[in-house]
This record gives sequence, C-alpha cells and structure tokens, in this order.
Amino acid sequence: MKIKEIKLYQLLMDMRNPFTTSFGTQQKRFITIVEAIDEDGTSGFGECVSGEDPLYSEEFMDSTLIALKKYFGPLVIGKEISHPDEVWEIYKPFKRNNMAKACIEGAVWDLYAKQKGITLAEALGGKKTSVDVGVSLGIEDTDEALLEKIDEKVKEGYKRIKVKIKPGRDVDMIKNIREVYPDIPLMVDANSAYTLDDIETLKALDEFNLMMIEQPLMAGDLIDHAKLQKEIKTPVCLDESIDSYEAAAAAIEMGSCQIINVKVGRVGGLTQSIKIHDLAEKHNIPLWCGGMLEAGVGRLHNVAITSLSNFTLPGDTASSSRYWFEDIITPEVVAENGTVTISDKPGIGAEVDFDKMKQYLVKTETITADDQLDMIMHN
Ligand SMILES: O=C(O)CCC(=O)c1ccccc1C(=O)O
Ligand SMILES: [Mg+2]
Repeated sequence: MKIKEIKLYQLLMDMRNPFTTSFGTQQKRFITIVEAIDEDGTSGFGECVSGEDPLYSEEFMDSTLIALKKYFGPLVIGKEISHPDEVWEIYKPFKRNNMAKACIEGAVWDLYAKQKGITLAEALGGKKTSVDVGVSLGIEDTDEALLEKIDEKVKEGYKRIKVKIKPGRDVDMIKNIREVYPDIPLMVDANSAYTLDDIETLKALDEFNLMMIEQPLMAGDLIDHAKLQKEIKTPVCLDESIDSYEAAAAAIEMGSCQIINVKVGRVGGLTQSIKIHDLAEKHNIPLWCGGMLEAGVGRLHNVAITSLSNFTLPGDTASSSRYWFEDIITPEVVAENGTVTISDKPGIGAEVDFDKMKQYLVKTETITADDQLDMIMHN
C-alpha cells in the first residue's frame, strides 16, 4: 500500500455520564479520528486516545494533533508499506508520542486488513469470534450512588466490575460494596493515586477478594510496585506504568505485577501490543484490554486486539451507549450479557458514519504529499 492522504477529524463529544477518577471529573471528550487513504481509494481508520490534558500520561489532544501533522502523518505518506509492522520502524527515531504514533499505525492496520479482505482481528492473529468485557465505573459522590450503578451493570451482564478509588474513597467504599455483592468479580483502579506510605490502606484492600488492584502507585515506579506485590496477595495490575514493550519486560522480570492492562495507544500501537502479548503469554501473565473512553473506532480496535489468546480477563470495552448518546460508527459496539461479537466484515468491521460524526466535528485537517517533514535536523 501507499498512503496518499491522511485526514484528521477532531471531535468534541458530550458524555452520557460524568466520569470521575483520581485525576478529576470529565463530561466531554475530545477525540481525533484518523483516516488513512490509499492510492486505490481504500480508507483505514484509527483513533487517537490521548487525554484532553496531560494527567493520565504526558500526551494530550493538542500535542498529539501537532505530532500527527508535523511528523507522523508526513512520515508515512507516499511510502511503500507492505506490512503495518513497518510503521513502527519508520517512527523509531522519534521518541515516545506513543498515542500519536498508534492512531496512524491503527489506521494502516485497518487498511491492510481491508485490502486483504480479512477482519482486523484475523490480521492481528486473533482467533476468538467474541470477547468478554467488563465495565469501569467512576467515583461517585456517595457509596449509595455507586451501588446503584453497580446494580445496573451487574444486571446488564458485564463480566466484571471495576471501580475507581482514590485516597479517602477506598477501603470503606469497597467494604460497603462487598457487603452487598460478596461474590461479583470486582477490581479497583487507583490511577497512581497512592505511594508506599499508604501501604496500610493497600494492605486493607487485600481483604476483599479483589481480582486485582490496578496501577496503585506512580507510573515509572516499577521497583515500588514490586515491593508492594510482595506484601499483598491481590494481583497488582499495571496500566500507566506499561508504556512500552521494554517497560512490560522490566515489570515482568522484576515482579512488579501479575497482570497487565494493555492499551494500544499507550504502548505505541497494535504491533507493540502483539509483542507485549506474546511476551506476557510466555511468562503466564494474563492480559486485558483497557479503555480510554473511546468512540467507536478505538472501541473496535480494542475488540480486535482482545481476540488474541492471552487476553483472558474481561476488558473495559463496554457498549458504545454506556459513553455516548450516539456513537460515530454503524453498527455501534454492543455488549450483550458482557460479550461483544466480532463482526466478520473486513477491517474494524463497522462503517464510520460521517453524518453522525458531523454533529461532533470541531475541525478537519488534511495531510498530503505536499506536507513535507519539517525538521531542523537533517541526515
Ligand atoms: O471505560 C473506559 O474506556 C475505561 C475507563 C478508564 O478506566 C480510564 C479512562 C480514561 C483514562 C484512564 C482510564 C484507566 O483505565 O485508567
Ligand atoms: Mg487504569
């Protein structure tokens, strides 16, 4: 394939429910959709998952938009690409900016699958035809309000419930949940809100038969996570800390976690996700696919990567309707009884609906062969 043009659609979508984590509360989501158009007219789609502000990681929507326009778009336009793995190689000299890299790479993967007439899941080497999913619930003002949400999601059949915690909204809250639901598959996500000084709190959480504690400490603190994992029996799951294949390898070797949450954008794309998948499988580290409040395109990429064999735990890819009044794809992602069926249509398996997208569109940018790489450094 040879990409002729890349279109970036920046969207602003209202969320159906406010979502609160230890970072704060959000009610709107900025999203960038990438369309990579091949010489033969086929389009592949990707979605940039960076946050609006650099709270989850260093990337944010304005930074990724610049990175896409200035580097990662021009770097692939007009190049003969025979396999999507080559995109990571092309981007290699350019450090980090993983979410920006991943969304174009994802569009190239979709394009590749469409040209081969196979599903994205098949192109990635996935064998499953459906995937199990759970749901991630934000912090609520009261435990009663959270219990109501849990009740709703348990009834909808989600395969596990994840609740966000932060200092002051942790042990008592989990105790109250466990009193009502002693047996549901339950886990917590701290988004790095604790340090080892909070070890007593984290040890107290060890008593509630949680599936895992996700990212209790700061990203980068692989050593402290290893120390923590030695002190508790609940598996530590890493999210923010696993920002590359190398970080995954280090975390596994040091015993910093027993479970990894793979987010395609965070690790730099689908090729890197597969590499982490294969390594984790070899080391008996189960995986699940995390979410970044994605619109439909990102949601379908998550479903596709979850089709790989070592994604054995339910992920965060809940139904489109949990997040959006109307998603931008047809059909939307639907979890029925906690299971999403993978479409057998080529690529991501649904149409990007430009009419639906119009209502959210803030701006469109087009990158063409005229947009040469503009750098101070020269080879
Ligand atoms: O439902 C989702 O998309 C996942 C929600 C979620 O937990 C999350 C949302 C935004 C940023 C980080 C996280 C996280 O997994 O830590
Ligand atoms: Mg997380």
